[in-house]
Amino acid sequence: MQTRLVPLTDMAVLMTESWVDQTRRPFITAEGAYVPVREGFPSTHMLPSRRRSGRGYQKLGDVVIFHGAYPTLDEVNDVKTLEKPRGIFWISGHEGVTREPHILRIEGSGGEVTHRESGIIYRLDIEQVMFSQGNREEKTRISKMIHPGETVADMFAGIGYFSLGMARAGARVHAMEINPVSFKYLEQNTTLNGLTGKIRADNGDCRNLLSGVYDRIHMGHFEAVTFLDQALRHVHKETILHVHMLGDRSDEIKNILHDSSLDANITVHKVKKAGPRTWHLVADVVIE
Ligand SMILES: C[S@@+](CC[C@H](N)C(=O)[O-])C[C@H]1O[C@@H](n2cnc3c(N)ncnc32)[C@H](O)[C@@H]1O
Repeated sequence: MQTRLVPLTDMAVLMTESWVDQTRRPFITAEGAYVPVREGFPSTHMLPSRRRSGRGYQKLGDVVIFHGAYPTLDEVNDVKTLEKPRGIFWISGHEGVTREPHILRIEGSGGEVTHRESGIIYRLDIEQVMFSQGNREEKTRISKMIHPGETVADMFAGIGYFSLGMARAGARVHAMEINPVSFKYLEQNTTLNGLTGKIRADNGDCRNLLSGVYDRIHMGHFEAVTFLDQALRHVHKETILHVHMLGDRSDEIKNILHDSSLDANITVHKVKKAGPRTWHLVADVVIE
């Protein structure tokens, strides 16, 4: 992989540069960050591409997490050689309204990690809150849509997965999160990324916290459709809603818009595979 070695302090600014290959992860070391370079742009260092034994895994800070089937001993040893992690875990799924991880420690230690992605710092306790590994491109897509100064409601903010990127892109974000543990990290991450003036964080049920009218409403929850009628009370003409869903529920969205006497233009985008024959999708709903 061709990279450029840059000081860690430059990361936040760099990640929007055209030469950065957003589809690959920077390799962080004490001497700096090896940032992946897109084809056709000059680089300073070549790094060996990660050898994968065919088994994917998630790296959060200095901890490795396996999803799906429990890993074999070879897969654990492979990851130990490659990543030298502080801890190795297995997540078999996420549960309930707050999507808490079903997590098992394979070896080493877990707890709080500091994870860097696209120039944003995320603090979280990997044993208590989720971190969706496949939303990276969707976060970039949404952040690139932001008009500086626009008002955004992030109804299921978590630890700031989308709120931080939207605020860094210039939005004024009202972030709502029901889980007090995720909310603690949402507040911490807002401060860590220097975004306290841009994010207002509220702990509670988003249906009770939505207030006024927003230019954009982000609904990052697989059951977002069931909250849509409440969100539609806080829109104006041209408000954009991003309604996440498992599989295409556009017909339900159209019915709810009709019941709210609203018209909208709907386009559906793929976010990531969420299982065999199941896609995590997002509907961009632009109020007309
Ligand atoms: C699946 S996570 C998604 C987080 C983030 N939007 C993303 O896409 O990565 C959903 C988050 O919504 C929170 N949540 C669930 N119901 C909620 C509600 N009624 N009001 C506010 N937050 C809620 C959960 O605690 C969890 O942190």
